Amino acid sequence: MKIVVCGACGRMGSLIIKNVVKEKDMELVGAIEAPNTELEGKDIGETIGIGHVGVKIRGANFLKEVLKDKDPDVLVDFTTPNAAVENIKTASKMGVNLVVGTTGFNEEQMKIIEDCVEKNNIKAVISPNMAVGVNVFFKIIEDLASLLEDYDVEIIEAHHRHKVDAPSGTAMKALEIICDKRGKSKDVAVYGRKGIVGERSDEEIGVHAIRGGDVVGDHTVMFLGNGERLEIIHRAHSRQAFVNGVLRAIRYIKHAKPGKISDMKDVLGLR
Ligand SMILES: NC(=O)C1=CN([C@@H]2O[C@H](COP(=O)(O)OP(=O)(O)OC[C@H]3O[C@@H](n4cnc5c(N)ncnc54)[C@H](O)[C@@H]3O)[C@@H](O)[C@H]2O)C=CC1
Ligand SMILES: O=C(O)C1=N[C@H](C(=O)O)C[C@H](O)C1
Repeated sequence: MKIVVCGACGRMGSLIIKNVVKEKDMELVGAIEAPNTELEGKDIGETIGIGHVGVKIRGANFLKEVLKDKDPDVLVDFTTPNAAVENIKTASKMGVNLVVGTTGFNEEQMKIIEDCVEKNNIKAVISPNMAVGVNVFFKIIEDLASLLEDYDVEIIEAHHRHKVDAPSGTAMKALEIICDKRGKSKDVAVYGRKGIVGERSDEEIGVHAIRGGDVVGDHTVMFLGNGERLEIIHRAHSRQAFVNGVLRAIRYIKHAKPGKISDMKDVLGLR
């Protein structure tokens, strides 16, 4: 499978590339960075410390040319919401399938992405967290949301000091899963608390973001009742947990339904 990686020099993109070049059934054919990058034309392998791989870094301003020239099977995007939307528009128009892990999309951006996938009838796996454990965690909290239906829910996430979006895409997905299961709108979320906020309502779900150091990614969902609480915690020790999921998503793409966004539940057979 021929793969183009967007966000090639980032924390995730560079680790994905280090893995892809070792996989026998995968070939790295493109390494895309920010438009007009100073790294234009440099070998991606030399830049990320794995030696020459024969693929030049290109700015996203050349994405169309790279896709035309290399005709990849999948474009993998781990960038920023604005960058990802532009990369997705370009790739989908050219019929290139997608694996997207970028987080922080607003509703309008998600709608644009859904339209791109549908109108161009491409295959896409999009998930805020590719780790297998997190996707099992999603299944468990969905069950607990109804098993402990009258328990208060609070969501806490912790990430490294460089993360730019908050709360994490995973925390927002956890909120969505619990609200859907309980038949509530996501507007019940309370993002942090400060001042005389009054007693907690039954409805609200607190969502809290911690940032610091090199935390790879921790997520906790608490179900709090009278006299007890149940906490479900996932801790990523290494970004390799996410990359293992990315490799599975790339291999799943040929089985994905065209014109519709698939997620890691589909990839992992958790539906
Ligand atoms: N779904 C998942 O499992 C995971 C998702 N993420 C998400 O992935 C995204 C990236 O995270 P990191 O790698 O930590 O960030 P990062 O900041 O280390 O990497 C992003 C890279 O994208 C590049 N970039 C910017 N504009 C671009 C463009 N138009 N085209 C191509 N490249 C461009 C930047 O120069 C940078 O190298 C974030 O949204 C993060 O939340 C992170 C880890 C796991
Ligand atoms: O930015 C990160 O690092 C991560 N982002 C994802 C998110 O926002 O949920 C997934 C993971 O927790 C790491």
